[in-house]
Formats: sequence, C-alpha cells, structure tokens
Amino acid sequence: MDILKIENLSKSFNDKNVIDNLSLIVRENEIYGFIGSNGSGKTTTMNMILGQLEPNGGDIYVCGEKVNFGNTETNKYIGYLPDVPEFYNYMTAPQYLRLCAKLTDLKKNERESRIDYLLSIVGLSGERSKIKAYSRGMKQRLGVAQALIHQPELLICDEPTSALDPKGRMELLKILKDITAETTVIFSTHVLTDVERISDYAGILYEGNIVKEIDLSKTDFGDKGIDLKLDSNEYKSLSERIELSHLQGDNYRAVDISLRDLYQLLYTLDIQPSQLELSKKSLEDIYLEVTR
Ligand SMILES: Nc1ncnc2c1ncn2[C@@H]1O[C@H](COP(=O)(O)OP(=O)(O)OP(=O)(O)O)[C@@H](O)[C@H]1O
Repeated sequence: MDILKIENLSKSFNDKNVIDNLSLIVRENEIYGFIGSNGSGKTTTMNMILGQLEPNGGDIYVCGEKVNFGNTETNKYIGYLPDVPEFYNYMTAPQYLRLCAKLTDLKKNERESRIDYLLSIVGLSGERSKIKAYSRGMKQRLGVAQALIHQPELLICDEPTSALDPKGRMELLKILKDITAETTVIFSTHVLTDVERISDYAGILYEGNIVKEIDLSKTDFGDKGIDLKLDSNEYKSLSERIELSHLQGDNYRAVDISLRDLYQLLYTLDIQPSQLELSKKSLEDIYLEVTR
C-alpha cells in the first residue's frame, strides 16, 4: 500500500520555483531518505504534506486520502518530528507524553502502556530528570516518542540527526530503523551515510524535483572504473591506448573499458600492475553525478 503519494507537486515563493513537478511514492513499512542540500525544498515539501503550506499545483495523498491545505484531517495518520523539537522543559518525559496522549484519540486506559512502550523503544525508560536537563540526543529521542504517541501510519522527520553527535546520531538512526515494523518513515537529510545506513529507498531532491531514486537494497550502484597501480613506464604505454585519470601517487583509474578488454590490453602490452581492482560507486558518487 502507498502510505504517501505525491503527484506533480509544485511550490514557488516570489516567482522562484522551489518545488517543481515533484512526484514520489513511499510504501508501507519502508524507510525513505529524502536527500537534498540546504535550501533545496525539503522542509517546504514536508509542510505541504502536513497541509500547512499551500501548493501551487499537484496532489498529495496520505494513506489514500487527499491532503487539503488548511485541513488537518490527514494528520491523524502522521507523526511529525521537526529538526529541533520544542518541549515543556519543566516536565519529565512521562509527564510530557501524558499531556500529548490527552490530545489524541488514545483511550484513557491505553495511555500509560503506550507511554511505557514508547519510552522503552527510545531508551528513556528509567529517566527521571526534567527535559531541561536532556542532551540534544535525548530530546530528539523524546521527539520520536511524542511523534508516535497516536500510532501514526507515517512518521515524517525533518533532518532528525543534523544536531547530533555521532553517538546520538547512531542511536536515533537505530530507533528509526526499528520502528519501521509499526510505521512507515520518511526523513530528510543531507547526510548521505545516514541514508545508506537505514533507508530502503533514497530520493535525491535537486532543483525542485526528485532527480534520482535509488533502491538501497541493491548494494551495487554500478562501476566507477578500474583502479590500477602503474609505474611510469607502464603508465606511459597504457595511456597511449586508453584514457587514464590520475588518482594519487602511482594510482590511476581506467574508465569506459570493460575488465575483460583491459585484461586483454594489459596482456598485449605485457603490463602486470601491482594492484588492480574494480571501483564501485557509492551513494555519494551518485549524488554528485545527478546534482552537478
Ligand atoms: N515562506 C517562505 N518565503 C519565501 N521563501 C521561502 C519560504 N520558505 C522557504 N523559502 C525558500 O525556499 C527554499 C527551500 O527552503 P526549505 O526550507 O524548504 O529548504 P530545505 O531543503 O529544508 O533546507 P535546509 O536543509 O537548509 O533546512 C529556500 O530558498 C528558502 O529560502
């Protein structure tokens, strides 16, 4: 089932197209990394999904229901974690979550068990201190618990790891991965390693559109080239036959030639490189290719 479906979405500010005919689909229990540089329109897109910002064109569906600007009806399906969540800092986490639970349709007798469950999955069960004493990582984890209080089908996170140190980042990513058993997640970021770590799909937002969508279950993103270590004589004779780009030191990369043809050529030229390996593309390589 499509939990989030965006069709031909557009948004401009002062005649500048920020989102330009964007379409994407996020399926049930997937985790989707929404990648874009600063100012590329990630928050603008999320605000339109939440019905808080009016698109200039296009449609958004959450759990099959159309999102209408100014109408929060579809937000019953959504949990939202902003990049810097705000809390009542004088409260403890259970007190804060109790307050949030009261604002939802959650039955009274289910509230405490839901709060206990959420505190355990975000690693804050034994925490007795007030929120004002929390680290940024703890606040972000509490933000996830708060966003999930009403058992939403879709969790939207806006740059959830941007303010966190490596440990806090790892903890939060693990939580996002773990909760996909009960909810679908879309999170925006410009940190590609975060996306590679936990996402099923990644969409690269560039100039208002998803310019590339990547299935991260496939580990092979294609070849960059063949890397060889060559001495100066070997380099001279090989570079007369094929294009070689210099990496560093004695290392070169052959592109636009198959491994088979390269082996054949090396044999013909009687070159035996001390190192030879196929270099694979990373998500970063793909990002740089499509946003050039
Ligand atoms: N209310 C607004 N009025 C005018 N311009 C806006 C408004 N909101 C956003 N913009 C512009 O739209 C563009 C996209 O902004 P947005 O905040 O969606 O980007 P982002 O990808 O979330 O960036 P970041 O990673 O820095 O948070 C920016 O150029 C921003 O200045």
